[in-house]
Amino acid sequence: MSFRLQPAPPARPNRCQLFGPGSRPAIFEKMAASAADVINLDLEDAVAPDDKAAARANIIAATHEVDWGNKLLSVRINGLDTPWWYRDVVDLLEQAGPRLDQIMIPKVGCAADIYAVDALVTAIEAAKGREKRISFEVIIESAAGIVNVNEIAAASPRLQAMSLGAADFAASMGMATTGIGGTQKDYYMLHEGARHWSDPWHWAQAAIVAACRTHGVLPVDGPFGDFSDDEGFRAQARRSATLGMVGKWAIHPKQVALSNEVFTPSDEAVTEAREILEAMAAAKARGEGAAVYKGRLVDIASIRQAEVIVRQSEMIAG
Ligand SMILES: CC(C)(COP(=O)(O)OP(=O)(O)OC[C@H]1O[C@@H](n2cnc3c(N)ncnc32)[C@H](O)[C@@H]1OP(=O)(O)O)[C@@H](O)C(=O)NCCC(=O)NCCSC(=O)C[C@H](O)C(=O)O
Ligand SMILES: [Mg+2]
Repeated sequence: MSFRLQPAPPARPNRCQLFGPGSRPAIFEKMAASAADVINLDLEDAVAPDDKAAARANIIAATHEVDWGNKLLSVRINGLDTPWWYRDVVDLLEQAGPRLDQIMIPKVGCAADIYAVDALVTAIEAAKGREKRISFEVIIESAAGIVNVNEIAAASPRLQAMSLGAADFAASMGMATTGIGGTQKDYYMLHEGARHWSDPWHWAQAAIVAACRTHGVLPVDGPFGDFSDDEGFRAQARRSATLGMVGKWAIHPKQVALSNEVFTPSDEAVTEAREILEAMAAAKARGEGAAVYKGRLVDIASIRQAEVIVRQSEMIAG
């Protein structure tokens, strides 16, 4: 390890973030009753311009009236290039109940975007005597966001999570697709006449994971648009989990169970991780730094890999 230690991310489950428009209060109770770890009430792109004020009022009321249980309650504000974002922050911080946990800032392009929101939130928290410090999550969904992802991940101690927003990211990058996440039919290699599909989201996800892990932030995969395609969702989520992401958004309630399934370590994976830790403890007792487990090498790095899985499963179990 470098002399610069890697900070631990917040120790909370973040397997699924369920989204719902703030302009549709009829679904708030259903969202609260879901199995998602995080609830994202939206003021941004799922809400039409004429409905912004009503959506704000609905969300503020829901922070007082809905029983959100032990879920993390987050509200996505409008982007800093719009006329709505400051009013989102002012009204939420002045009027929302103490149940509000987090603000999601979309389309961040640089650390200064977070600095601006932090300054406003900090002033209102002090003026209003809010006891709970609001945390932030951000969406990387532009060319500037991915170029500046490292400075964004380091921008504020309030920052807890960072998501990839595949739809706006694709638009900002000029990608030739209208698909939101998942396999893109034209992104393939040709070998001896056979097509082998590749993953156009991979490099951006890897950059997000690296920035998040460097600064102790939770990396999260964003939306998968085709909610009729369960296997497509699973495949996307499994790739994200393999890369180090801790969870994924659900843009329809049926995606919650899929996301929880993928981002909860299986019993088999936890058993194997514990067995690796036992094998390494036995190797250490013999004065050795490596061992053979099921015919393959495990060493001191394997302890750290196995601990990731065990820690994740213990945190989810509570
Ligand atoms: C996608 C939806 C518009 C679908 O809604 P609906 O047509 O009502 O779906 P169903 O009829 O299949 O609903 C079945 C039951 O589930 C309830 N329901 C629907 N949606 C939700 C929800 N989000 N949470 C909880 N419950 C929900 C219905 O009321 C039905 O209940 P019942 O009648 O009792 O059986 C809708 O799901 C929706 O609005 N989803 C969220 C959309 C959203 O927030 N989008 C923003 C995030 S994605 C994004 O912004 C892109 C990103 O930024 C990027 O750039 O990549
Ligand atoms: Mg977006």
